[in-house]
Amino acid sequence: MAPQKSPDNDRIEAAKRKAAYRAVEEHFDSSMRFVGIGSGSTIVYGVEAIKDHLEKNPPPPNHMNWFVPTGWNSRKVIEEAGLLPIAFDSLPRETMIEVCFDGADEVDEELNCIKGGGACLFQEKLVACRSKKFVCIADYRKQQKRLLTNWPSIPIEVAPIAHASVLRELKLLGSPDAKLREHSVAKSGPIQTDQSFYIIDAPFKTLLSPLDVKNGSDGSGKDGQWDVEALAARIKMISGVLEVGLFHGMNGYEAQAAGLQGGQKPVAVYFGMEDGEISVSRAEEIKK
Ligand SMILES: O=C[C@H](O)[C@H](O)[C@H](O)COP(=O)(O)O
Repeated sequence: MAPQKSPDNDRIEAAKRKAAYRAVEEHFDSSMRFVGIGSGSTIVYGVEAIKDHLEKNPPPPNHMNWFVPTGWNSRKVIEEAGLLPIAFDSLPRETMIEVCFDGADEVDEELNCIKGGGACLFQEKLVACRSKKFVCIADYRKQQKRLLTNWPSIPIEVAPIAHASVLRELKLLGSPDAKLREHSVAKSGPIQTDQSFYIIDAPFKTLLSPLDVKNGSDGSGKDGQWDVEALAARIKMISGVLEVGLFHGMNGYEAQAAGLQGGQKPVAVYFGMEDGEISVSRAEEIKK
């Protein structure tokens, strides 16, 4: 018997697709040269929407649109859509990516994100930080007031040799149940990232936001209560950690206003909602 589709699943996929088309309509145009493409199931609709846009609005003569992948999976999606990939390390040195589109596992009210549920986070952060703006596409399950509300843990990319010591340090930071992510078939061992690193999933108490801290809450990790920024910085300090799946700090607008390049946080998140509507959370644009 053919596999049955659940109505819930259909609703989620429809929500992702609708959000992707709106995000692309508002942030992509055919004259762009370099566009970043994230990883996961949602970005597939982003690439579909870009392709559709390019078919309806062809680029100027002799103009090439290049798409920067964030890993093997993302490159495959770009190629299968007939778009042109360019490796991150082949970008001209002074060039910024005009926009990057990517998904997220959870997004809080201040647009901090958890990413890495699909084992991609390092290259996604590289691309986000080289982009003038990161535009996030998600469905209603990802929209939460605080991180670690619905999504259970923070993905952390680690050097294989260091995984046991990272697990020990995470325990000291308040995550006794952090686990190395393994394939569902146990004999296949740990999942490896595009960098041939491992992923640790570390559960913590629901995180405080930077605004909570500004308003006086203590997110320093005492009693295991962390805020996004303090925890991300602390985990990044552990030897053997390549990157943390917390996207926080500045967004592209803020980074450029400060004379820097891109930022980790999205400038806008497009959530496809259960009722078919789209909810958009936007960061304030900073006028020069
Ligand atoms: O590791 C994967 C990436 O960070 C994805 O962007 C994230 O997990 C969201 O994936 P999906 O669109 O499949 O929910």
